[in-house]
Amino acid sequence: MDNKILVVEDSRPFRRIIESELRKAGYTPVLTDSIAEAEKVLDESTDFLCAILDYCLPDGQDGEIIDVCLSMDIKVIVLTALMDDLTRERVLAKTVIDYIPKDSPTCISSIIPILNRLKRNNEHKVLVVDDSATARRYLRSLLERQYLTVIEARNGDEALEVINKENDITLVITDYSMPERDGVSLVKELRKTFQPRQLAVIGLSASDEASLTAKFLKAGANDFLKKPFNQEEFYCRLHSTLNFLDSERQLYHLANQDYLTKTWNRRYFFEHHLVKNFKGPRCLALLDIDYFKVLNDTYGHHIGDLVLIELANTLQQYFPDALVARFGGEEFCILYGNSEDIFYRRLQALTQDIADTELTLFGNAIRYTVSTGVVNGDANIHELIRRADKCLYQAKSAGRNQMVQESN
Ligand SMILES: Nc1nc2c(ncn2[C@@H]2O[C@H](COP(=O)(O)OP(=O)(O)OP(=O)(O)O)[C@@H](O)[C@H]2O)c(=O)[nH]1
Repeated sequence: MDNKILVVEDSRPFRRIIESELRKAGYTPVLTDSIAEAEKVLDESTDFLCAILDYCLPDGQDGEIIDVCLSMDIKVIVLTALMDDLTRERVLAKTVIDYIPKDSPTCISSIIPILNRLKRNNEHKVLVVDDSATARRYLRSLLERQYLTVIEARNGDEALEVINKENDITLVITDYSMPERDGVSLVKELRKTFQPRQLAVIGLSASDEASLTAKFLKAGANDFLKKPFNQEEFYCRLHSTLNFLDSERQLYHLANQDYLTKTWNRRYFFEHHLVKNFKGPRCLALLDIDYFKVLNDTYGHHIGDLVLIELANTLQQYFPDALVARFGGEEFCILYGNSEDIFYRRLQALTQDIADTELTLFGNAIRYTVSTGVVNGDANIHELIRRADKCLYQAKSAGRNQMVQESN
């Protein structure tokens, strides 16, 4: 369903343009030219991300196809050459996602960002905060139409409770005036914990207070809408807020994650609170693949890359509660804030597990081993790394496939 788009359009040239634009963007169009044809397709399957529908078709000239698709719970974008206000309002009242004026062949390209947004919306969970059940219901219906998951809270205090319980909310849409904790105070409280890349906020209010927009924005909201709002404006602001959130997250990951293994990189490591603000002893290990150059030379770099990914996944499994970073090449650093004994035992088991495992990569049976230097102490991080590196060197010199722990 992720990529399938139903297209109902009787103009052959327009159908061709839609087909070409959708395919270019990675979607799979299913093309039909009438309600009758569309119904045949829908008899077989209703598994579509969305339907793009011409408003006026030979066997239904007044948007009848819209009701056919909506009755089957399919999300709808309408293409229409009729741009009068009455038609526009009638189309929007039918709970469609959007309508696109058919004023030029290029109008089709404006559909692609809407589809891309729909596809990514299942990664987002929205908390709607309003003391009015009717307002919450209306917002829920607008948001669910866009494949967003919605939960509700009746006031600012309840919203904070919900956010603390559910740790995957990415957007809060909050009213201003509520009996327990108003919207602005809620945003201020949220911004103490959540950075803009973690959580976006849109404020709403029916109040005529002129300074309310500024109050919300200064408190840290991404946007503000005056109630009652029109559906199109709401969706435009919702999309731009979610696009901003996605871009921020993407940037964050590009800056802090290793592109190949998806573990954290050096930059992230040195900014982490376990590195910067931690008081007391910490355990640190530097782990390096043995004879990795030979592995690359024998099987090729693509296999070497897969071994690095495999190792990174294994490290995450053994140390879900530690900070694991790829320091470069085939070297990883693990920083652990708890018991030295547990850390050491897990590293021993990991070393053994890697040596005992045969990987099958592109038909090749691959074995590899790792060497590790381990230290513990409350010295600064650079000192710990220097000492761990010395232990790692000893592990390599002593024959590899082993760990050397610094003697106290
Ligand atoms: N496939 C792949 N290879 C990498 C990557 N980064 C570094 N390497 C290779 O890792 C190898 C490291 O080689 P060396 O530093 O000689 O170390 P080694 O062969 O593992 O030998 P010892 O560490 O002494 O056991 C080099 O061949 C690099 O090209 C990467 O992202 N992918």
